[in-house]
Amino acid sequence: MNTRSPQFHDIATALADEGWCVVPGFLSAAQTQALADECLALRDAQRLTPARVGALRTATPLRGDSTHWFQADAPSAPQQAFTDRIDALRVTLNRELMLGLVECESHYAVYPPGAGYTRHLDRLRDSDARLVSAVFYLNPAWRVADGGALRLHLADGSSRDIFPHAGTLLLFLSAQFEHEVLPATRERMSIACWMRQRTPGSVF
Ligand SMILES: O=C(O)CCC(=O)C(=O)O
Ligand SMILES: [Fe+2]
Repeated sequence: MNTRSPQFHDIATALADEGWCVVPGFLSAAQTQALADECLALRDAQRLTPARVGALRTATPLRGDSTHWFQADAPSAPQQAFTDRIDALRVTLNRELMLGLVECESHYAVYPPGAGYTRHLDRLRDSDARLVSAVFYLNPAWRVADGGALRLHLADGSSRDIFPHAGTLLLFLSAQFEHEVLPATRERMSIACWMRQRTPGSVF
């Protein structure tokens, strides 16, 4: 893996300048399709769990997705391809932006039609370990009319809508951007990933 690719340099620059960026074609079409196939197979095998929010881990109307965490010690081949590339990006961000990102955690997420995720920040209440949020989209032939944008709220009060096209990666600084998932007319699949920094008391 060449971590000095110009694409990764451009991503680091955009993150430093704007705090967020969109990367089309982060993986090949075949790699993206393999992840989508695996996500659907997990859904069909009922291995997705309704997402929970907060310390009490209660089911919530705030978000309507179901998730499946990647197992770092036993990745499937499609997961390994994603993990290798996101890790290479993490190493580039550490080198170019002096970030102490020590690991990534990722889960598949499936939003049924009509489901969304209300406006939120990705920082967990009890931890500031999550520094960079990355969302990778798995939906072929997505149309704007399908809805389902991630709405990113910027500091000036404006917002940007990013549609969940297969192969697109969205990156943003976890502590700085509130965002929401708007409901879609179709099932919507993604991988949500967080690059984590070492925090006091963490095991890293
Ligand atoms: O799927 C997306 O576009 C974003 C999901 C999200 O915001 C999250 O899981 O925290
Ligand atoms: Fe989020």
